[in-house]
Amino acid sequence: MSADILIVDDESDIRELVAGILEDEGYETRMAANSDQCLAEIAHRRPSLVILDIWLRGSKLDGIEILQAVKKDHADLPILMFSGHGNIETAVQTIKMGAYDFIEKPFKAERLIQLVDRVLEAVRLRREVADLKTRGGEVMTELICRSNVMIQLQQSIEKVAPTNSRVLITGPSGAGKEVVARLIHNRSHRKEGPFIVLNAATLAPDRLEIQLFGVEDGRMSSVKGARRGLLEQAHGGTLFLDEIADMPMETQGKILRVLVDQSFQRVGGTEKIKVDVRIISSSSRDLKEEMANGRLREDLYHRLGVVPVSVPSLKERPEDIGPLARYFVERFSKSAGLPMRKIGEDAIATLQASAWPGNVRQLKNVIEQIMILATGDRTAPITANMIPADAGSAQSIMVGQNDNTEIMALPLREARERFEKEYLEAQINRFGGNISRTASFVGMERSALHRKLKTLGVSNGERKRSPE
Ligand SMILES: Nc1ncnc2c1ncn2[C@@H]1O[C@H](COP(=O)(O)OP(=O)(O)OP(=O)(O)O)[C@@H](O)[C@H]1O
Repeated sequence: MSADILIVDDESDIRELVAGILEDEGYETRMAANSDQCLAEIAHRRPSLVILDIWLRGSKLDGIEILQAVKKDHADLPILMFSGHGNIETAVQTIKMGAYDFIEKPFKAERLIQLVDRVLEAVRLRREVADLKTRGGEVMTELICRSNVMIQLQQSIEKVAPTNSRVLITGPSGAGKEVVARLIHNRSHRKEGPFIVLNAATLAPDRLEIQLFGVEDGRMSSVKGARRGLLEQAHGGTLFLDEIADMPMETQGKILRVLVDQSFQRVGGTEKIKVDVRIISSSSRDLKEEMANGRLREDLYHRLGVVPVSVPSLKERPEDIGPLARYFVERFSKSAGLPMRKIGEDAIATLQASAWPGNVRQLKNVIEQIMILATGDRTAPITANMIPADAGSAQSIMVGQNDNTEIMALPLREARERFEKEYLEAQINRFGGNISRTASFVGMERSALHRKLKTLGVSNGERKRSPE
């Protein structure tokens, strides 16, 4: 998907000329002759870049005022200013006000192209850095794996990535569904565009719709100004809908409408906004069961799951534990500035003997703990005796053993909830009520663990708390 550039100039010749040059370079363009048209175009759909003339005859706002207005709502939207001979100083001022750069009229086509390429490259790099920061410096270019099932999955990713088809990824929590979604995006034609994640399980229904569709100015007392939703932010890229079965039915219906005609309305809005977004979704639930119980719309399931992909639990692919453990040791050493160390075969055999209910995420956390807690020679290989006896085990399975028959009598959803409750209570007790340490061990974000405990009805009062 090519970048979408909004050209704002009162002279139609200039608008046409700039659009022609940029379209020849493969960019998409839109045009506006004055401030009203410019702001309406941006509100309709945020462009990748705005090229804005300083002087605009017959316009309510001039270029500088438009720059100020746009920067208020879209601080990171790149803007290139056009300036005439007489107003270079003003153009320089606009950079201080947030414009990326300016180009003087008359301009050469090469200079325009060079500048536009440079701005868009800078935006892409900025996005990559932000992405890296949120992902702790991790860039996935391929799946770390050795098992046949994952090698086949990797091959499916290669095939499906360039097709633009929707993909529905299922598999247990922590198995790598988001990693698969990112890989599909990174190997698609949209890789220069954004990869945006929405986790339905973590948001209240009303927040979810505002997050997804955005909100019109003044329509919600708690939200000031119009806000772009994630669908708009993902324009030209991929939107990853995590835990789709956890979305309210009403939101599911709205998403279905977006899938049918790729357009939607902001919360409180009437205008139809069109976007070009690839949707990849995921769930760790049994979706057939969710549909049977009326918690997932069947029509949505079929629309989202054009290509179904399943990521198996780590227990089903113990061959991957070795390469994954080596990868995490290496990555942790690098990010912590520690000397590179190896992990012995005996240690890997020990790790392979565990059940890993938290899957790859849990393995990653255990490796980090081993690396942090390791004493003695920090360059020596990690050996089996350095691995905590309960690493990767399903503690709660033991805790719940006495109730096994009772659990077996429950439907899957309740059994899972019961299991999760006992598992988390046991882990919290084990870490003396320390939520941060529990979260780190079980492989969840601290805030997500809090929410989970609330959902499961494990109140703060029930837990013995210790300072975190
Ligand atoms: N094949 C892999 N190679 C390297 N890292 C992996 C792999 N699979 C998973 N991970 C790592 O494990 C962690 C969990 O993966 P991810 O978030 O993709 O799981 P998930 O299935 O989406 O989990 P959830 O359902 O809880 O959201 C991440 O830190 C991810 O980077």
